[in-house]
Amino acid sequence: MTELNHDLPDSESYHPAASSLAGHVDPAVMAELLSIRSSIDNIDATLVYLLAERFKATQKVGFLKAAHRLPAGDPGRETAQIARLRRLAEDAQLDPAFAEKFLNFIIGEVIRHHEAIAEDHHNAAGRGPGGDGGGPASSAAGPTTPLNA
Ligand SMILES: C=C(O[C@@H]1C=C(C(=O)O)C=C[C@H]1O)C(=O)O
Repeated sequence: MTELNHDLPDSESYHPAASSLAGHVDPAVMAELLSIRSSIDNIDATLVYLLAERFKATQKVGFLKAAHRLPAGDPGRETAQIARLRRLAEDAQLDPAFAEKFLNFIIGEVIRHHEAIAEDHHNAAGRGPGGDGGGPASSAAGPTTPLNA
């Protein structure tokens, strides 16, 4: 039998009207605030799903890179992405410096994931039957990466 922890908040115990302002603000102002916050809640939920999809895609890239011993980061790609996002941000009246910081934050996390995937992959390859042992035989097919890291 699984015990539920009723102390932890989850999506079912979310209170959209939770606020430190409750009781301190004119009810009409509070109603308007809550109405705008319901849009913010929808946007935040969308961001979570979008980020989850992005990390699913970058995880696939991580497996591909690990399998072919490619480096985790790709600075050339990142430079192009940042320039593009800065332009998009300007068009959307979003601060381009914020867009760049946000993308760099996400990419930093992705690179950490890729390094962890590569480490797992290479450790697994060095163990058991079929593992390449990481030795010279593994490069018999020739270099597959600029770094062969
Ligand atoms: C996802 C990749 O790996 C890294 C992460 C990137 C990203 O999160 O967009 C972009 C380039 C790489 O530094 C990739 O190479 O495409």
